[in-house]
Amino acid sequence: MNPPVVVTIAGTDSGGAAGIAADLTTFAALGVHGACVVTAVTAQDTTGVRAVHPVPTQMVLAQLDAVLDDLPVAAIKTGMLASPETVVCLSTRLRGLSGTRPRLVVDPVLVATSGAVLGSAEVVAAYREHLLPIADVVTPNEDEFDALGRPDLANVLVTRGGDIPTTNDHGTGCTHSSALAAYLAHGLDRATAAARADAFVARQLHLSKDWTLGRGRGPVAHLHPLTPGEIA
Ligand SMILES: Nc1ncnc2c1ncn2[C@@H]1O[C@H](COP(=O)(O)OP(=O)(O)OP(=O)(O)O)[C@@H](O)[C@H]1O
Ligand SMILES: Cc1ncc(CO)c(N)n1
Repeated sequence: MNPPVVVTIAGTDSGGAAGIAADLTTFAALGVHGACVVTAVTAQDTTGVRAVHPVPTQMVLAQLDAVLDDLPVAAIKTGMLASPETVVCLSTRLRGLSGTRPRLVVDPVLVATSGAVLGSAEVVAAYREHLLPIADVVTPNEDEFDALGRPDLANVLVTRGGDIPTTNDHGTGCTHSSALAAYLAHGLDRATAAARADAFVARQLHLSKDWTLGRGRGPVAHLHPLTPGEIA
């Protein structure tokens, strides 16, 4: 039987903790096929973001079209979108999809765990006007919720850390929103998918809590796949 297909539209993290690396490994762990649309390349490690190189919007759309024209996409997750043009054009493309629309999880990556600002005021405005209204679930952390102007929308699920004592939490937001998209692609309803995503992130944080990788906030563990019986 085919696995569900989930696409991440996000940036790379050279340190392998957040962004595309977190998304694809989470998809693999949760039994969905992951496709990826790269929006930006970041030079980043556990201590912070050194440089961001956005991918031109036309190239972002070309990647997305290649995936959507060929694969039966069940869910899409967006992460770092890097430019207001990308947010607007992506929203227009997704709004125009015919047939059964993939479930859409929007993780509005605006502030990294290190505190680095990953989205400008123009990006924030584009999210508010174009992308938030078409999302099934939006997963800002507290800082991003503030940056977005604390929108009073039913699809907004504010994420708030948790009680596992660890400094190895770089990539938790990406892992959480990817797990949510994977569970929605498996057919779970939003509340169940959100609860399973919380449990999955907690499991991964337990696995990495004693790691000493890097000089800053270390990576949350990736992979350690769940068995089919554990997934859904
Ligand atoms: N210390 C923790 N213990 C348990 N669960 C946690 C912890 N930290 C994060 N989580 C889980 O991960 C989810 C996302 O966490 P958080 O809101 O801190 O991400 P974030 O700030 O967007 O992360 P990042 O910017 O590193 O990607 C939370 O909703 C929660 O389920
Ligand atoms: C590429 C990328 N996406 C998302 C985050 C948020 O943690 C990050 N630090 N880097």
